[in-house]
Amino acid sequence: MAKVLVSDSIDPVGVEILSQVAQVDVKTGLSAEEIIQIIPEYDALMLRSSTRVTKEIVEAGSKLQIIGRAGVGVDNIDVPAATRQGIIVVNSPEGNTIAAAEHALAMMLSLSRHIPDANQSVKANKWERNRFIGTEVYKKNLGVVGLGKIGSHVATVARSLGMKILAYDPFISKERADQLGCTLVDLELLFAESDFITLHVPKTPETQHLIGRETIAKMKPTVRIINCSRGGIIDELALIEALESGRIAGAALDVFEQEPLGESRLRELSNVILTPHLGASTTEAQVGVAIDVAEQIRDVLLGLPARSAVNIPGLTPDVMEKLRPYLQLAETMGNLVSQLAGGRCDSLNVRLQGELATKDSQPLVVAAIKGLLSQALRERVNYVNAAIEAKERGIRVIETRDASTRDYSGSIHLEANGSMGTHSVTGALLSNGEIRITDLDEFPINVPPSNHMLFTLHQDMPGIIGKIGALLGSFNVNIASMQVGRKIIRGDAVMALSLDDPLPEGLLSEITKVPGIRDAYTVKL
Ligand SMILES: NC(=O)C1=CN([C@@H]2O[C@H](COP(=O)(O)OP(=O)(O)OC[C@H]3O[C@@H](n4cnc5c(N)ncnc54)[C@H](O)[C@@H]3O)[C@@H](O)[C@H]2O)C=CC1
Ligand SMILES: O=C(O)C(=O)COP(=O)(O)O
Repeated sequence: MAKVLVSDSIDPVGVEILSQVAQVDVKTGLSAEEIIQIIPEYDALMLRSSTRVTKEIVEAGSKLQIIGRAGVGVDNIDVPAATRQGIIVVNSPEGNTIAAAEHALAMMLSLSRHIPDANQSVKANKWERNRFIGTEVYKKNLGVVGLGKIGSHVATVARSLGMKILAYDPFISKERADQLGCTLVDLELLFAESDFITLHVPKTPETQHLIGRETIAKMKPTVRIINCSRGGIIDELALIEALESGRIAGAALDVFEQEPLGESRLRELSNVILTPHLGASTTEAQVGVAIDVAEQIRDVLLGLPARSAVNIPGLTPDVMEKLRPYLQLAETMGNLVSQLAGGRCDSLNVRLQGELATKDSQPLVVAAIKGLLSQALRERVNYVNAAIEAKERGIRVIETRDASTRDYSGSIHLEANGSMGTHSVTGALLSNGEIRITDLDEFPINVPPSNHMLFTLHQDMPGIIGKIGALLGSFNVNIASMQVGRKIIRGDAVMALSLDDPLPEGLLSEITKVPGIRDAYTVKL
């Protein structure tokens, strides 16, 4: 039975789902060293933001198939390391959107009305009505940095509070912003005009210290900044200085450069509200993300695709349904052409034809690469790491798409260049889903791939097929099917044989000695 390690606290419904297919161990609060010690026995790892999945953990996870992040941000996971290891990383892109957006809005209103301090004051038996004069948000400018899922919901609710929304997101269209009732602006304007600024971007090299000394200098002195996205997007030291000097009016932070927050002057500031990374901490969100991610882990352990993988292309179920039979075809052909070309290839041309000539069919290219590398890497290559492995091995992959068709509604053409020259194959599916190789080195054939195959390039002349048949027979090799393809009578021809048995040692060189045989190749699929 598969084993899943759950290293952060998740809703029990997640454990229930995982238990359908695996032994589930919930062990929270482990150190990196402790995880490295136990991870080799696990097939899957499920976590939230407290566990840091380092390169060392990924590399120690020799059995890991999938890492599931019960939330949005995967910045605590070394995704490139996981990709290289062929480990799928999944998250729950929408499970906690509302929770995080509502937390940001709660922070904004708490800041503007001093709710936390006022609450403490009353609990301390005081009645300080003059100390807590607030500001209204009505008719104020809210700068939303990152108009994705959370930023959009914040903007929508804030508009209903009567706020004007200035949004900055270089990847969002004006139409989308208009739809949300937001004005798309550049960062300069957002900083200069906003009364409140709320951050909803992922942590990337571009967003690191997006708010720092220089940018704070451009803001109004009355501005209040809310960060419920990621620590590090604000330069904490610069923020502390601005708050201490009164350069800005206030800040509300849910996320920090170091979590848990250690020694920090932030704790001493009266114009700051701090929460311990609570954005996703609602009952609803925790049930949502636990179900979303546990189901994906369960599916992957059952050999099914994941719906929200961050390191392999996401496919809608109907596209997947259409591509599924072709994935096997592309992979088999990649394996075949790599053996014909001599294993070590330096380029692979993939031409997707007919109904496959769409951008949705990108996974077929990955499948062809996977097949191409399978001789060298065996089970170490998969859909996650195939493209990266090819790049690292210096294999140039060229994709083309050609919507025209001849005999089949969709077909795949691969051409590989390796130590044995350039070879090509074309393949298609019959209406019953069976795979056919329809073309070899531009010679028309029609053979189903089989475990053991023999291909020859020979002169089209009487008797040659009989000689090969007799030779195979004398070595007790049974022929399952045989096809000859030629372009002109008595010119060059190819022979493709599916064999029931592997070719015994020495037989290939005997075959190449038959008069008229120019070349012969064996292939094991
Ligand atoms: N505090 C908490 O507990 C939670 C925090 N989060 C964090 O909130 C953030 C936003 O999450 P979602 O809205 O779900 O993500 P999303 O992917 O839907 O939205 C992010 C938006 O940021 C934009 N963006 C990317 N780079 C940018 C840049 N350099 N400048 C401006 N915009 C940029 C993208 O175009 C996208 O529209 C993430 O960092 C996530 O990790 C999410 C859930 C809970
Ligand atoms: O989903 C996210 O990105 C979050 O930051 C939520 O973090 P958490 O799962 O509450 O540790």
